[in-house]
Amino acid sequence: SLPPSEHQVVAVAARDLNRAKEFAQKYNIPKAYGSYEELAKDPNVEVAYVGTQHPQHKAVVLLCLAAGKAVLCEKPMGVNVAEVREMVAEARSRGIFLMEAIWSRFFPAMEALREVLAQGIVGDLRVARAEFGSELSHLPRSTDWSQAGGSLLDLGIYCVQFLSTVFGAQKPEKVSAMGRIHETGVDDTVSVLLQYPGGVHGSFTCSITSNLPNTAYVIGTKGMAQICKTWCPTELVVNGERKEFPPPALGKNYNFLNGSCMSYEANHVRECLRKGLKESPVVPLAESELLAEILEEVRKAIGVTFPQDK
Ligand SMILES: NC(=O)C1=CN([C@@H]2O[C@H](COP(=O)(O)OP(=O)(O)OC[C@H]3O[C@@H](n4cnc5c(N)ncnc54)[C@H](OP(=O)(O)O)[C@@H]3O)[C@@H](O)[C@H]2O)C=CC1
Ligand SMILES: O=C1OC[C@@H](O)[C@H](O)[C@H]1O
Repeated sequence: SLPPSEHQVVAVAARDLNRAKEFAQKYNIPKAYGSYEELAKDPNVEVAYVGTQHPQHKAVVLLCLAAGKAVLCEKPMGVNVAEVREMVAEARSRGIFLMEAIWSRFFPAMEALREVLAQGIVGDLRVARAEFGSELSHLPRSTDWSQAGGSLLDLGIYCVQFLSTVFGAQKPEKVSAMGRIHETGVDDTVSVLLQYPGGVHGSFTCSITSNLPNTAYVIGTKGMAQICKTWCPTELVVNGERKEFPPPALGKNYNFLNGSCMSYEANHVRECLRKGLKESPVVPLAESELLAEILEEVRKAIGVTFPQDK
C-alpha cells in the first residue's frame, strides 16, 4: 500500500518453504525462504518485520540483528523483561535499529491525542483508563500456554502503552492486579490499578474471553479525551467534540481490524532510518523495557508464569 519507491516487500520466510511460497505468490513478493536464517542473509532485505508468535520473537530478532538488519518486532517484543533487555542490549551494542511494533502510536488519532495532552486542553491529568477485551477462541495461540498466550501480553500491552503515553513513560509507583486464570494456565481476564507519580491513577482491563467496550480515556482538571478502539483508534473525542481519522481505504482484506493502518508504523520506521536513528522516539527501547516490566509485575501479582520465564 506504500509507494514502491519507498517500501518494497522483497522476501518472506516461514519454517516451511511451501507456505512461504504460497504467501509470496498471493502477495507478489519476489523471494520466499523456508527458514528465517535464509531471509536474514538476503542482501536485499534492509528491515525485517518479525511477526512470529510471542515466544519466537527473540530468536528471530537476534538472528536478524546479527545479520545487520534493522528490526521491527511485533508486540510484545518479548515474553518477559529479560528477553526484552537482551534484544535491546544486542541492538544497542551493534548500533542497529530496533523497534517494538506498537502500531497504535502511529495512528493519527493517537498523534492528535498526544497534541491535546501537550497543549493542556484537558488540564492537569487525574485518571486514565483503557480496556481491550476480545473473545479470541478462534486464535489457538490466545489460550496456548506454551506460546505465552493470554490477555496481558497480547492485549494488555495496548492498555499499558496507552497509560504510558498519557503519563509520559513514567514508572508507576504502585501496581495492583487481579486475574481470572484460564484452564490452560494463561491469564484470561485481568484488571489492573496503577498509581503514577503525583497521585494520578491508571487502570485497565484486558480479556481474551469477554468483548469489552475497548475505549480508552484520560480525565484532567479541564475535561476528558477519549479514543475508540484502544489498539487501533480512528476516532478521538475531546470534551465532547468528535474527530474521525478514517483508515487508508486500500480495498484489501486484513486478518485484523484496521490492518491498513500498519502502513503508519512502516512509514515511521523508514523516517527513522533515513535520519540515521537507532531507535524510535515514539516507541523508545527504554519504554519497551518499561512496558515489559509492568506486564511482568502484573503476571507475578496474579500468579501467571510461562515456560520462557525459567
Ligand atoms: N499489530 C497487530 O495488530 C497484531 C499483532 N499481532 C502480533 O503478531 C504476532 C503474530 O500473531 P499472529 O499473526 O496472529 O500469529 P499466527 O498464529 O498467525 O503465527 C504467526 C507465525 O508464527 C509461527 N508459529 C506459529 N506457531 C508456532 C509455534 N508453535 N512455534 C513456532 N512458531 C510458530 C508461524 O510461522 P511459520 O510460518 O514460520 O511457521 C506463524 O506463521 C504476535 O506476537 C501478535 O502479538 C497479531 C495480530 C495483530
Ligand atoms: O495485536 C493484536 O490486535 C488484535 C487482536 O485481535 C490480536 O489478537 C492481537 O495480537
